Amino acid sequence: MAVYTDVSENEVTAFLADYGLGKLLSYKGIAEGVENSNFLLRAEGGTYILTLYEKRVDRNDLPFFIGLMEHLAAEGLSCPLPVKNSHGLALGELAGRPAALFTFLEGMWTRRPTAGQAWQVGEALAGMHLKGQDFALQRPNALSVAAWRPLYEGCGPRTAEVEAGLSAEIESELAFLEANWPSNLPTGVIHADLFNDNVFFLQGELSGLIDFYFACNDILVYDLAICLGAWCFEQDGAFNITKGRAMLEGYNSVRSLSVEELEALPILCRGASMRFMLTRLYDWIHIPDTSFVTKKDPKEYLQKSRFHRQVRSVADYGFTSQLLNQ
Ligand SMILES: Nc1ncnc2c1ncn2[C@@H]1O[C@H](COP(=O)(O)OP(=O)(O)O)[C@@H](O)[C@H]1O
Ligand SMILES: N[C@@H](CCOP(=O)(O)O)C(=O)O
Repeated sequence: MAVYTDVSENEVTAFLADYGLGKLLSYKGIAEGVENSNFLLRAEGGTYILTLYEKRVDRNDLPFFIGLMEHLAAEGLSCPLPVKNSHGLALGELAGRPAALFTFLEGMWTRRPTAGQAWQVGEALAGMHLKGQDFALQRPNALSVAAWRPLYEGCGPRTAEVEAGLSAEIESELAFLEANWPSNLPTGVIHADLFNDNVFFLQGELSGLIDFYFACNDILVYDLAICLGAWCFEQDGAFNITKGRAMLEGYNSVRSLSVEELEALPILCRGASMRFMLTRLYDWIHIPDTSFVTKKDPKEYLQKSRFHRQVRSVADYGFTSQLLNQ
């Protein structure tokens, strides 16, 4: 669950007084999410999400995240809009934490997406990339290739507890990724964590994107690689080529993929697998079992990494050459 900080009714009432949204009617902790404390807040003026930023989010990054959501919403992307208080500020303080109020997004996330939903995710991701083009602030990706080795070293000898031989496998893959990571592909603002729990659907139609707290500037198709990993594998670990094709087509329908971007997809997918395997491995080792945070399985991304390592071309992701002629 993700309510790390308890807040009292008095504290929330005092915070809300600055917003001109009338009286507080109710507030309730939201169990989902892992990074921050989130509350569903009802006031006379409407229903909102109250977020308290916890220690894993760097305060210096908050203007980027909040500014990005304001920018994307103004460009027409369906995402939470930060609400400004009577001083014109979206960021305040509550219970000693930076805190902000966001518009409530209708919809639900799906555990078992269809190919049609994978298409919509590709389409929405490309839309976000185009809408992010004019965003003025910059935030380098703190979890890109240069960060992986230190993260791995921080896991230490307990890595072997996850699987025998895992350290050698990671070291060999890291060496490959560090030596071959592309440096000439188009960059821009990426979401960097567009997993199933961060995309809402209403009656099968994508209704919005949430959780921009890993957003940063990086290779645009790296974001697509993250989504192929998060959306196109089945529960048994098999890659679903129909969903892969749908996602690539959905993306390409909004932002045309170049030959260079398509050719780079296999290594970008390997990199995305390494990134999520390592952050999960780090948490697996460092977060105590007694903690109420649900730890995610690093092995899921080890299996995905192994799949991507035997991919020979983008055809294995469902790519067809017609994509280039659209
Ligand atoms: N604007 C929003 N509208 C509706 N629900 C939201 C909104 N923002 C967050 N939530 C709910 O809160 C949960 C956790 O939010 P998320 O941003 O993913 O947290 P974290 O950053 O801690 O992972 C989401 O799964 C969703 O249920
Ligand atoms: N998507 C990451 C973990 C981050 O979780 P979120 O709740 O902030 O989306 C993973 O699956 O490892």
